[in-house]
Amino acid sequence: MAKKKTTTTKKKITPKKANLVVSKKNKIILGSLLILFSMALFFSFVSFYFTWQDDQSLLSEFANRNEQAKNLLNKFGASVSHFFVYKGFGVASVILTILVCITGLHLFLSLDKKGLLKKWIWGLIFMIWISVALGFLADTKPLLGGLIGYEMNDFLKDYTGNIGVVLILLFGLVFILVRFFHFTPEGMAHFFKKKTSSLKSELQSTSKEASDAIRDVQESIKKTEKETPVVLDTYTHKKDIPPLKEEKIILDDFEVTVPAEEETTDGLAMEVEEIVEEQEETDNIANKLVEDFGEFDPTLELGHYKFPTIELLDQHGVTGGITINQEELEENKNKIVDTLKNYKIGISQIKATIGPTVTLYEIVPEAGVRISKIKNLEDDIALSLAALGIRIIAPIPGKGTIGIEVPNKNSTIVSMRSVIASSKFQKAEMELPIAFGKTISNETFVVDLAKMPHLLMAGATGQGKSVGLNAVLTSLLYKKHPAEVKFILVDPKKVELSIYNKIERHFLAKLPDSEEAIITDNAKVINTLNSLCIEMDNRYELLKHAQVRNLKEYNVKFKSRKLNPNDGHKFLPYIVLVIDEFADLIMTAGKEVETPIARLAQLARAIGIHLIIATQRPSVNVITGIIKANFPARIAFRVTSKIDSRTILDAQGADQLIGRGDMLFTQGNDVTRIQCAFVDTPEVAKITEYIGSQRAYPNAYELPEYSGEDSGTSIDNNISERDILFRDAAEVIVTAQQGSASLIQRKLKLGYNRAGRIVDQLEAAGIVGPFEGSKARQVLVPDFVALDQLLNNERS
Ligand SMILES: Nc1ncnc2c1ncn2[C@@H]1O[C@H](COP(=O)(O)OP(=O)(O)OP(=O)(O)O)[C@@H](O)[C@H]1O
Repeated sequence: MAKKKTTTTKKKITPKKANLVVSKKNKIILGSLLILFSMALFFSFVSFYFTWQDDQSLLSEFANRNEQAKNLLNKFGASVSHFFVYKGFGVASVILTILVCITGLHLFLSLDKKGLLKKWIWGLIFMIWISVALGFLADTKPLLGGLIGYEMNDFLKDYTGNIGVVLILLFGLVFILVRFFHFTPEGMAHFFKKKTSSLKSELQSTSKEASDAIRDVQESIKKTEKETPVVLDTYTHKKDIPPLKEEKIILDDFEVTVPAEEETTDGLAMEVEEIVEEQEETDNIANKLVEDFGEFDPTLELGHYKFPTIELLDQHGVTGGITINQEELEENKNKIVDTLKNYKIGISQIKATIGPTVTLYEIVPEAGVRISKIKNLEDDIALSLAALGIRIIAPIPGKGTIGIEVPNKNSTIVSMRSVIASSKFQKAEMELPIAFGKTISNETFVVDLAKMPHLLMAGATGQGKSVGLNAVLTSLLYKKHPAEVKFILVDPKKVELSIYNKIERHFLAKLPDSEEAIITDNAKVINTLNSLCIEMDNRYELLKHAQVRNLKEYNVKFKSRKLNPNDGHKFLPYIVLVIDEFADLIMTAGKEVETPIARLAQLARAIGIHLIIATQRPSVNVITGIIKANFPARIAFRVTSKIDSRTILDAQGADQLIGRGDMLFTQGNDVTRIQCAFVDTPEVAKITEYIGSQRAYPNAYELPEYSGEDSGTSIDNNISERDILFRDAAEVIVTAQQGSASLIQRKLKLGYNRAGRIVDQLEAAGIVGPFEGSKARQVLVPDFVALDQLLNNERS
C-alpha cells in the first residue's frame, strides 16, 4: 500500500510543478531586477547627501545629454533621490530601498506574499515616524526629514504646537514599541528585574569580599590581643585600640549591605522569576512560519475563484411569500372539527400554520380523548377533506398537540434561489451546509452534511429525487471553494448528473486512469469505492500522525503550518460521494459494492468522506440492514406503499406525501416534513457553466490508484485454475466478437469480479487482446472452429 501511496502523490505533483516552473522563472527575473534596483536606489540616496547642492540645478536638464550629475547614479540618481529624499522622507527613504530589496528577495526565493505586505506596512510607518521626528528635531536641516517630515511638522505645529507634536511623536513611538517590538510593561519590569538582580549579585559578591576582609581584620586584632603582654591595662588597652575603631568604620560602611545578604539567604524576600512557557519546537517553527507567511490558504491556487451569483437561479414565478387563502383555511378547519365531532371528539383549540405545500392544523383535544382514536381516523379525515396526502402527527413531539397536515389547493414552489438567499443559509457556519427547502412553518431548512454524516434518499420515480440531489450539490457549490470539497458522482442513468462534467477540474474527483469524471459504468464504481477506502485509510494515517481526531482539526492544524508537507501532509478537502441509482448498483454488483459502502459509512465520518445514496426502489434488498444502520439521516420522497416508507424511515408517512418535492427528513427520531427547493436543470447548467468557465486546477482531484483483483496484472495461463464457465464465456465473446467483462456478466449472470477474472484468463489464453481503457478488448479468435483448435492445442 505504501508503494501505491507514493505513486499517487508523485502523479499529483508533476503537473503542478510544471506550472510552477514557468511562473518561478518570471519571479526570479523580477526578483533580481528589484534587488538590483534597490541597490541603485541605495547608492543614489547616500550619494545624494554629498552631491545634492551641485546636482540641484541639473534636475530640469534631465534630457540634456551634455550635462552630467555628480550623483553616483548620475541624473537618474539625482532625480530619484530628489523625489524620495528631498521631496519625500529624507533619511528615512533608505527604508524604502530595504523594502524594495526584501520584495525582490521574496520573489527571487518564491516566498509567501502575506508576510511581505506586513513588512511594507511597517516600513511605511517607520518612514513616516522617522521623517516627522527628524523634521521636528532638526527643522533647520530639511534634508534629514524630507519635505514630508517638514510639512507634516508644520501642519501639526499649526494645530497642536510643539508640545502637541512631541506627544504625537511619543504616541507613535509607543505604538511602534508595543506593536512591532512587542514591548509590554511586564516585559520591561522583567527586563529591569533582571538588571537589578545582576546588580544585586554583584553587590553581594563585593559585600562578601568586604565581610571576608572584616573577618581578617578581626582575626588579626584577636591575634594581636592574644599576643599583647598581660601587663597591659585593659582599660587603656581598650582606649587605644584605634584599629578597632577603624574596623568599626569599615563595619559601618558595610552594615548596609550585609543584612541584605542575610535577607536573601533567609529567603524572606524571594525573587520569583517569571516562568515563560516553553513551546514545542514544531510550535515555534509553526508560529514563525505563520508570522512570516501568514496562515496556509488552501484557496490560494484558485485565488480569483468567484462563487456563483444568485442571479443564476430562477425565481420560478414566486416573488412574494405564500398566499393565504382564508376561505380554504376556514373550510378545512370546519371539516376537521365536524369530522372529529362525528366521532365524538371535542376540540378545545385549533391553530393553523401555513407552509408552502401543506398547512398544519394543530388541535388540542378536550380532556380525556385518546390520541390513538384520532390517529385511527386518518382515512376518515382524508375522506371528509377530499384531499390526498393528509398526515396525522399524534402527538407533535415536544408540543403536546395533535397535528393534521392538509395539502394546500395551490402549492407554492420553493425556489432554490429563495433558500440560497436566505440569511439562515448565508450565515450558516457549517462545514457542509445544505439548504433542502422550507419546513411546514415556512422556515428555510439548513442542515450540515458533515454532521449527518451520510444521507440516504429514496422515493418513487418522478417524486423529486433528482431535484433533491441537485439541491444538495447546488447548496455546496454556493458555499464551498473548489479547494474545500470534491464530489464523486455516480450516475448509472448517464443523463442526470452529466451537467456536472463542466466542473470536473474544479470540484470532481476521479480515479487516475479514468477518462470520465462522472461514473456511469457500474464496474468502475467498485474500483472507485475501493479507491475511496484506500483514501480513507491514507487519511486516517495522516490524522494519526498529526495527532488529531477529525478532518476539521487536521485542516486547522495544517493551515497554521504545524504539519510539514514534506511528511506527506496536505490540505484535505471534503469528499462527497453521490450515487444516483443505488438499486441498480446493488442489483449488478451486490456484495462487492455493499461491503466498501458499509465500510466507508462506518468509518469515513471523521475524515471528511460523506456518502449520499439515492434510490427509486426502497426495498429491503436494496436498503439492507447494514446500509440502514450506517445512514441515520434519511430523506423520503413520496413512495407507493407503507412498507416502503417503513423501509426508509422506520415510520410510515412517506406514502401520504403529495409528491413534487414534498419530503420527510429524519436524522434519528423526529421526522420533519419539508418542501424540497426546486432547481431546474437549466439553472444547474448555468451554475456549472459559470464555474467551469473560470480558471481550474490542471486535473480533477485524483483518488488513490486501486488495482482490483480484476486488473489483469498477473496473467497466468494455468488451465487447471480456469473458471468452470471459461469455455462458455469464450463462446459468448467469440459469438459477439466483443471482449468485454460486462457482456460475460450479463450473458452468464455473473458478478463483476468473476467476469473480470474470466476475461483475464481469456487474455492469458490468447482469446482476447489486452485492456484498452474504455474500449472493449479485441477478440483474437474469429469463430468457434478456431476456438476449438486453440483449446485443443493447449490441452495437447
Ligand atoms: N421541489 C420540487 N418542487 C416542485 N416541483 C418539483 C420538485 N421536485 C420535483 N418536482 C417536479 O417533479 C418532476 C420530477 O422530479 P425528479 O426528476 O427529481 O424526479 P425523480 O424522483 O428523480 O425521478 P426519477 O427517479 O425518474 O429520476 C420534476 O420535473 C418537477 O416538475
